[in-house]
Amino acid sequence: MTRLSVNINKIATLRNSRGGNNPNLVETALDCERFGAQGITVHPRPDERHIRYQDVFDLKSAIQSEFNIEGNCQEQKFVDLVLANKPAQVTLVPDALNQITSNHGWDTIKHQQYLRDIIPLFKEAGIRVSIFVDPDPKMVEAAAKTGTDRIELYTEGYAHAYHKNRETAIAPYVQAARIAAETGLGLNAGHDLDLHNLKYFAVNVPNLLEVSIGHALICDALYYGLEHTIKLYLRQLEDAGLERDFSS
Ligand SMILES: CC(=O)[C@@H](O)[C@H](O)COP(=O)(O)O
Ligand SMILES: NCC(=O)COP(=O)(O)O
Repeated sequence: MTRLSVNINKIATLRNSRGGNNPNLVETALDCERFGAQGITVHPRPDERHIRYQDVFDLKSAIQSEFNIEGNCQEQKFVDLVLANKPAQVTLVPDALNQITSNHGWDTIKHQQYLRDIIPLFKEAGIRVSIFVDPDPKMVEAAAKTGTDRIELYTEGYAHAYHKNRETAIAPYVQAARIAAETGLGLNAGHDLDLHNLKYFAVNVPNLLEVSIGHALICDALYYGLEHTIKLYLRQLEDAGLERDFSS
C-alpha cells in the first residue's frame, strides 16, 4: 500500500502565529503516528516561517516513523541540518528564497551535474534521497542519471486539473511513473493532494510508494479532527490498493 507521510508545516504555522508552544509540534507528530501515519514530513524554509531548524532536532529525537525532510539543498544551512539529523529520507526541492510554497520540480538536465555531486553527500550518510520533479518524461529520464533513489512527482498540476477532467489530469503522471519504474527509480508524490483527488491518483499511478500531504489534511482536521482525518486519508490509500489488486 502507498504510505502516508503527514506534512506538519501548517501545525508550526499555527504555533508561530502566537509565539508560544500551542499547538505542540512534537506532540502533534506523535499523535499523527498514533493515528496511523507512516511518516512525518517537514519542509524547513530559510526564514523559518513555519518549521524552525530546532524543530527538526526535536522531532528527530521523538518520532519513530519515517522522517522525511524536504528543502532546498542550495542552502548550506539545510544541508548541515539534514546531515546532523540523518532522517530516513531527504527530498530535495529547488525552491527560490521566500517562495510562498514549492511550485516546480528540478530541471534535471540543466542541474544534472549539481545533483550528481550533492546526492552522494546524503547517501553516504545513510539517508535515502528523493528529488522533486515535474511529470515530464525528459525530467524523469534525466533524474534517473543523477543517482537519486526516488523522485517525488509534483502533483499541483494534477490537483488543479482533477475537477475538470481527471483522465487528462492523471495521464502525464502515469507516463512519468512508468519511466520511473523502467529506470529503477522509486516513486513518491505530493503537493495539493486531498481527500477528493488522492484515491484516483493512487489507483492509477503505478508503484506509488509514498505520498506526503499537509495543507489539505490539516484543513480537513479542523472539521473532522486529526485522528479521524488521518484515518480517512489512510482509507483512501487502502481502497486504492484494493482496487488496483482487483483490477490487475
Ligand atoms: C515540496 C512540497 O510540495 C511541499 O513541501 C510544499 O512545498 C509544502 O511547503 P509549504 O508548507 O511551505 O507550502
Ligand atoms: N511534498 C508535499 C508535501 O509535503 C505536502 O504538500 P501539501 O499537501 O502541503 O501541498
